[in-house]
Amino acid sequence: MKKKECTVELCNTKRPGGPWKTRVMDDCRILSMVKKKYFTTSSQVKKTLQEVLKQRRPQGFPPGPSPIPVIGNILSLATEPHVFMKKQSEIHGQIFSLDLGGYSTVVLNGYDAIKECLYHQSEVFADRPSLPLFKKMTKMGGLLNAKYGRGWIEHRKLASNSFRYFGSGHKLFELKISEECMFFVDAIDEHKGKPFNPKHLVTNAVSNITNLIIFGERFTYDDLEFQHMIEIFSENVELAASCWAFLYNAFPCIEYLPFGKHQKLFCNAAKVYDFLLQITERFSQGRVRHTPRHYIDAYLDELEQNTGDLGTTFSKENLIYSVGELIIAGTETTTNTLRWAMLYMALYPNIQEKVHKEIDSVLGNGKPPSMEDKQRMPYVEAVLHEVLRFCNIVPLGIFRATSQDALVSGYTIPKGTMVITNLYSAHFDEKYWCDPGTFSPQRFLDCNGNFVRREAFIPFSLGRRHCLGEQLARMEMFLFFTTLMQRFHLHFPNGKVPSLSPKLGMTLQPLPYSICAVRRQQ
Ligand code: HEM
Repeated sequence: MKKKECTVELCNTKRPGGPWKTRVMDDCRILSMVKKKYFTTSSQVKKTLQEVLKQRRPQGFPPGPSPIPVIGNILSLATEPHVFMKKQSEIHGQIFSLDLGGYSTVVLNGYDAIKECLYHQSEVFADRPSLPLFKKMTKMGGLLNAKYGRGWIEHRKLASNSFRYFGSGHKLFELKISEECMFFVDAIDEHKGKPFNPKHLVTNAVSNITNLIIFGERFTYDDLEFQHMIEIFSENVELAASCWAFLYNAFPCIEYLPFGKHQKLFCNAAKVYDFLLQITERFSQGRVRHTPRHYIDAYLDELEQNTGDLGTTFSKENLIYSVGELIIAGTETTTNTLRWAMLYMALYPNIQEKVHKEIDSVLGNGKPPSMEDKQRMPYVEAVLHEVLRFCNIVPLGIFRATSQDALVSGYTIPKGTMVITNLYSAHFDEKYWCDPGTFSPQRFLDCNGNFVRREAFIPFSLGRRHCLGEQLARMEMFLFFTTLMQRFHLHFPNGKVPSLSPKLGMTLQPLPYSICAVRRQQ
């Protein structure tokens, strides 16, 4: 008998006075249907039933689009998953679910739903999912991927203290960023107004700020080894959101397939790990106990102080994982924001002109910008905020999980469920933004030109696991962008506008583009 594909009938029925709920046919009916129609042997039936049952939504779970047997909704995420999810929320509601190859996943859409979960039930939504990919990459240790518990608390506290102590908590650190800004604009000047792709320069300059905190030193722009590490690490940020990554999570046995993008991901990760191990050892040389020079020293102090404590999560391995996470989280995001900002300045010369006017009026005779000037530059602030809103650097945040059973808007979400926060949907939420599809810095200004905060602006996410580097990122973006715009006029070569479509991954970055940076007369 010829086998046919087996499909599960999932019906959405509207409950009186309540939200959409999913009714799943009971197991016996599925069993007899599968048996009668498709299969002859009982082992085949059992296997299929297991797969079918794996795709069942738990009782009281939010509804969502029907999954394909076995792979669920994975294929729907192949192109612009954040846009797909926003569209699905218009059908199934702000809180809906997807089946990612057997992982029942809840997707939060719109500012209200995200705030309800991440802010009002901060602790409940503070975990990370135990996905095979994360387990393989960092064994759920480090900081960014750490499970919610002692490991996360210890690493987050140490990183926050180090950021304050070696970074944004110091006036001296601001001077170091300004110094890097000068290296950056001087390197741009070398192109003498001719077209160039700013990606590598921006990446090097931005990563150097995190490097100062982690290693106490910057790397020169011609350090090819460091550049290569960042390049393959950044490639992994892209690959981690590919269908291959989702397939690996659903079927970890594909690890043994000799092809597939997940192989590239593993290979890159191994190279990055080796490199970080090597430089971490190099930068820990000459360490004096209790006199930390940077994050690595501070970590090693903690590690030593906790020897003997069997429950401690400080370890040499977690040091490498956390160093890698801080480098990539700090580099990929701020770099992409600045690359989008440059692109939009060249795209909208009228906005660029206003930026130039404000910078000139506040900084007068070419004085380098400082954080004190920020308050007097509402237009620059509005532009950077609009870039973050419109370009959605981390469109789906970093996947969360429930740390305990949750009850939200009448739905029951069991402990350990993967949760995706569609930050893009909050930034394009019509309830909070007028004409969200238009790039308009004006929306962050009142009628007197003063900067106004917008509640639904959440590029750094919300709650307990919100971005650790927000303050540092804001400082970097302001100083790099203002220094750059103070010195240059940006335009596209021959006025040819590049594609505005993003390159997809965990972060959204512009496709490679060329730009001319012409020195301004001041
Ligand atoms: C424009 C720049 C940035 C954006 C848009 C951004 C955005 C985000 C987002 C959306 C998250 C996920 C939070 C969640 O789980 O809901 C996150 C987490 C994180 N970010 Fe950032 N980020 C930026 C810059 C930085 C910088 C400069 C650093 C540090 C050098 C950093 C370090 C981290 C870390 C360590 C986490 C994980 C926090 C945790 O799990 O407790 N980020 N960021």
